[in-house]
Amino acid sequence: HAIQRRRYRSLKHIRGPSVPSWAFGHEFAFTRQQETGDFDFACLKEYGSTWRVGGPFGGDQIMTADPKALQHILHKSGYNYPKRRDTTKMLELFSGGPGIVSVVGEIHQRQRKIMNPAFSATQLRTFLPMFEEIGQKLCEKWNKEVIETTTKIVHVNKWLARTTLDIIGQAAFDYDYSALDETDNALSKSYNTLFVDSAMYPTKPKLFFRILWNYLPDWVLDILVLIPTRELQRIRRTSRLFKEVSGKLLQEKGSEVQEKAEEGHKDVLSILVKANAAEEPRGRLSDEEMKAQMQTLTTAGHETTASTVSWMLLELARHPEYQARLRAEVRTRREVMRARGDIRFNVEDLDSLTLLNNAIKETLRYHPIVFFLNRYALKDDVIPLQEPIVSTTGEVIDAIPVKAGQWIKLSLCAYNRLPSVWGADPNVWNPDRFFHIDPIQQTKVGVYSNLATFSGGVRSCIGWRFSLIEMQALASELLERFEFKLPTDETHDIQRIPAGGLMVPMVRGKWDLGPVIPLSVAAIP
Ligand code: HEM
Repeated sequence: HAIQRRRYRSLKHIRGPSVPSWAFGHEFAFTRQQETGDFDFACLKEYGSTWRVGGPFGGDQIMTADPKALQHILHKSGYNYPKRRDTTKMLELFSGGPGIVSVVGEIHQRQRKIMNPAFSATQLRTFLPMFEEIGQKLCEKWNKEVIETTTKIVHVNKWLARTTLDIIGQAAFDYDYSALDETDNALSKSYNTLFVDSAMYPTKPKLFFRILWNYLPDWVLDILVLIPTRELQRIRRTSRLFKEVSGKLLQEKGSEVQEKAEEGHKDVLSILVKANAAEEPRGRLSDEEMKAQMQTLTTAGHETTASTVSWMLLELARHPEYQARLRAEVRTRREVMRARGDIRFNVEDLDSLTLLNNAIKETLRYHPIVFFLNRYALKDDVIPLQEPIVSTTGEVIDAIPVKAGQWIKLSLCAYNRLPSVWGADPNVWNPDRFFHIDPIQQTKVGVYSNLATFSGGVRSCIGWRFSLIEMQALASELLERFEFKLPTDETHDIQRIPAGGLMVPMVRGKWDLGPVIPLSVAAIP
């Protein structure tokens, strides 16, 4: 490796698509993908699982989907491959302050340590009855308000986002956002179009403004983000709305939460409030940090899950035979549960639903909501490759030396389509593949079923287990009570639109509808 490091000062020997612009490199082209992953999948096919793309101002970036490279960057290197500066700043704006998703290094380590207990398997178990209850409420709403009165076409993602907003409110703060009860819920509506309004297909000047953030000192950046561009104002509006709601919440819950915190409750709000009052600096959260965590969890923790369940319902509408098998599986288990004398599924019941869990895994694999991550190397390093690539001069490369500051794009969506990991048909949605895959045999990349979807390592999704139980509870409930079909008109054609780092569903040619997945929904008698 030492020899290679000396030999390869630049990355020019790594193959990749020709660079369209000196100023932008591939940054602009990347945001312009018709569908998320188009860019990545084409490169994967052409160059193998690691390739070179252009960075701003004539720089080079590495883009990789290689299992060993991802493992090295996400797991083995700790904090040595941080998020890019424009990413952390943007995340800070979305969190309304220094929340866990945006802070770096030791501050992150402290915040994560404080919040971890709220996401333990034991703690999450206690939420299941509430997940099921809110899921049932959604079913009642569909039965009454949608199915009986209007057309049978339901924008499932919007309903699910209101459901998951109520769930995160209850689970994290014991608070009712009332999103399911109010069709017009302001917070839910604001979140629904937030990413599209602020990040979808940016113009060149807007993207340039964002890229500049990486090169400016902190104090300049802090002033720059006060410029009232339409995007930044849009983000601030949601932030303000959230602060109104959370202010009300803290006021209403005040003394009750203090008591629960002192009694050692492990729900998120008790944990946050307790840390806020802590004497010891290593276990303390400032007021600003505490509020930012509330907004972070609400932002990171509802639309992601709602979207994933919606994509799954879409795939099940595309695959009616699988939907029928899955429904039968849930019903059989329901009988076992009733025979036991229970009225609700427990965590073991949900884990035993193999077809359902395979469908969830396959949807996470095929439609990762966070489809890539922008990182950079903090130090000189050598990134190992599991799948060697061939250089421009025909040499086989199995490690890439990088210098401090090197930009790297981690293609989560391309990793999720590697034939070497997922089998010969990675571009097909086929949950049955999980009958043949053994994650134990693979290079460890992701926290769940070795998928890259929740990322991995110190910055992996803190809410993955929460999300999984929530998806299991909601999907089992919905599939037992409703049948999902594709709409017969053109609204069945869903485009996977990139909006910043997130994938958003839109009907092709009907973007005015906003982010939607319309499905024909029929109640099963
Ligand atoms: C299907 C649903 C979800 C997906 C696909 C998802 C995906 C991700 C990914 C890829 C990251 C890493 C982001 C980065 O490196 O910039 C992340 C981080 C995070 N997620 Fe999730 N997430 C989901 C659900 C949730 C839920 C339900 C919660 C909360 C209850 C949550 C809370 C967080 C937080 C707080 C972080 C930041 C963690 C840290 O930096 O330490 N997520 N998520």
